Amino acid sequence: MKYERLERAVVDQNLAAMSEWKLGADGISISKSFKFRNFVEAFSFMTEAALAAEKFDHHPEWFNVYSRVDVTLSTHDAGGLTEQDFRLAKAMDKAATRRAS
Ligand SMILES: C[C@H](O)[C@H](O)[C@H]1CNC2=NC(N)=NC(=O)C2=N1
Repeated sequence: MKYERLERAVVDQNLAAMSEWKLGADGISISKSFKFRNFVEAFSFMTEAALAAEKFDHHPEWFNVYSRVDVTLSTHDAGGLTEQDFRLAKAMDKAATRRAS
C-alpha cells in the first residue's frame, strides 16, 4: 500500500491532538522522548511497539539508554510524514500509557 505525504496543515492538526510529539527541524519527521521507571519497562515498551510496527509495516528510528527511548518517525518511501507515522505514534502513546513513568 502506498501512502501519500500529508500536507503541512494536516500534520499540524494531527500534532495538536497529540501529547509531546514535535515536528523535526527537517519538517519530515516527528519525535518524542519516552521515559520509564527502568530499563525493563523501557524495553517492554519497545517490544510492544515493535509488534505494532510489524503489524503496520511501519518502523521507528529509536535510541534507548536505560529508561529512556527517543523515537523519530518518518515515512522513508514517501519522503515525509504520512498517516502511517501518526498511526504508529498513537500506538506508542497507548503502549507508554500502560507503563507509568
Ligand atoms: C517494503 C516495506 O513495506 C517498506 O519498506 C516499509 C517498511 N517500513 C517502513 N517504515 C518507515 N518508517 N518508513 C517506510 O517508508 C517504511 N517502508
